Amino acid sequence: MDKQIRVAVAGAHGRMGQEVVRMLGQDAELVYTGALDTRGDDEAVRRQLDEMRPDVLVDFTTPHSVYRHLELCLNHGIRPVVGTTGLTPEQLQELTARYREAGLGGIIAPNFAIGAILLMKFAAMAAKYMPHVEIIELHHDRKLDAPSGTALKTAEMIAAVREEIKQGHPEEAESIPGARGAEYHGFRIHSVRLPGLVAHQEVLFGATGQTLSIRHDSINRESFMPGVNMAIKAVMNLGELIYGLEHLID
Ligand SMILES: NC(=O)C1=CN([C@@H]2O[C@H](COP(=O)(O)OP(=O)(O)OC[C@H]3O[C@@H](n4cnc5c(N)ncnc54)[C@H](OP(=O)(O)O)[C@@H]3O)[C@@H](O)[C@H]2O)C=CC1
Ligand SMILES: O=C(O)C1=N[C@H](C(=O)O)C[C@H](O)C1
Repeated sequence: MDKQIRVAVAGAHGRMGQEVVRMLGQDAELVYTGALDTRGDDEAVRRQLDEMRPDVLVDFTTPHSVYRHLELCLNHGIRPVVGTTGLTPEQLQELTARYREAGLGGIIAPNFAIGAILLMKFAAMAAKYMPHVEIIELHHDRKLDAPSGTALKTAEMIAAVREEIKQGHPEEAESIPGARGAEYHGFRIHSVRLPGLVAHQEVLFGATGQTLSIRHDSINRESFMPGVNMAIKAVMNLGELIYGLEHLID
């Protein structure tokens, strides 16, 4: 076997982190070096990294800590595999430039489930022909960010190919603010939060006399693990930071 890949996990005790640690234990090519917690001072963080010497940091934490973790990776030459959502487009752009300059590989993917990647691609295909579209994303009620990272990425991919029109009646009015959801480049994104849900998304298209619905459901968090595993191995051979698992699949 080639050299094993040493992997630290930030957020190792969270819902996703626990699943990642389990997955690492099942792959002989990967070594779990331990949990990284950056809530201490800089010296405590440096000590953890010195002990673990990770090649890769998998991050499933919070929108508040992920930017710092990506800077930490850059400063220590560690390749990030980030699932945490909530980075702004400006942060993504800035980090991408800095990683490119450093020649360091990494991936930020708002969704690691292959079915969700396919949903995004199918939605972008359909939006070219059916520009009237709404996105409904549905998640568990412990989720911090809205809309979901997946919905935002889907919206970006749709907006890149869709004729920019403002949907709905030109005189429509909300009697309760927010009733029509969030507006993104003329179309709407709706976020549902309920206990019992995991991660789900439906993209609805409408045209004269017809509708098209494309839906993906993650019914458990194991659904994300083949994508995380693939990303850990792929970043070892990348020289830049990429945004979206689709770039590894094509
Ligand atoms: N890309 C993808 O495919 C997926 C992405 N996600 C995203 O992943 C993120 C995590 O989701 P989920 O696992 O459900 O969330 P959880 O709240 O279950 O887990 C987050 C974990 O991060 C820990 N944490 C917070 N701050 C730090 C820090 N500075 N250093 C180390 N650990 C920290 C928390 O610790 P404590 O509990 O002690 O506060 C917690 O254990 C979210 O942004 C979510 O949107 C989720 C699923 C799939
Ligand atoms: O918080 C979650 O659970 C999820 N977050 C990601 C997102 O914001 O899109 C991915 C998946 O939907 C689960």
